Amino acid sequence: MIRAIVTDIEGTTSDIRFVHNVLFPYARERLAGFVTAEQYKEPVSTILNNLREEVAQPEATAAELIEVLFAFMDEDRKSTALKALQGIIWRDGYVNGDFKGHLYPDVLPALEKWKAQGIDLYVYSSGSVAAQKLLFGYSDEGDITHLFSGYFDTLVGAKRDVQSYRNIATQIGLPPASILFLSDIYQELDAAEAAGFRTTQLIRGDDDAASHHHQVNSFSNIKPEQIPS
Ligand SMILES: CSCCC(=O)C(=O)COP(=O)(O)O
Ligand SMILES: [Mg+2]
Repeated sequence: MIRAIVTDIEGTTSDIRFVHNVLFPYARERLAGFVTAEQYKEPVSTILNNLREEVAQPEATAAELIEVLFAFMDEDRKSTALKALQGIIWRDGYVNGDFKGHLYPDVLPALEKWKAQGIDLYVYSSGSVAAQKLLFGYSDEGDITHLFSGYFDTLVGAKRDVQSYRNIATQIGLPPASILFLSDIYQELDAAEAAGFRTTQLIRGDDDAASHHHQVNSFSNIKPEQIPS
């Protein structure tokens, strides 16, 4: 029996184009100015020290780190430091009403239904937990954060790493076989499956022929009560 559902965001609950065409450019335009102005203040000072550690450049200046961050953005590197900075910058965009967190229309009804069935809902994204709460707190459908029992980001590990899912199961406190992971990326689903999770792949565009996971094109086609554990 499925007792918890963990969902990815980009390409799963939300359009990849919202992340890549709205969120990422918003942070990119502001990142250099923000880091320069905030480099000696918390939390940016600690984030920059974490980044120095991540790139093994303990003496790197803020200007050098900004170059690193631009390279990371170019390659969509899921760096914890970059994700933390993006999350802080996005707050202004949400609060000022520059954009709302995109949700596919099938997402909220399904989340509400599953919650009413007694299934606990969680989020796992490379975006920081703060960024996840913003997206769901300022979503197209209003603040839906009350539906979620917890959030996971790269602090539990990378999304293609099996150990990340073991960590999530431990933190949720349920056997992996009772947890369903939803994602659009089959490599993430492979890792979750290797940890013992049940998996379903969201196909919001073209089919994914390389995947062996159960595929659906809408949250309305996911029936957790029909998944045997
Ligand atoms: C919290 S929304 C922004 C998501 C993000 O920054 C990102 O890199 C998407 O990563 P995901 O693991 O959700 O594919
Ligand atoms: Mg995704």
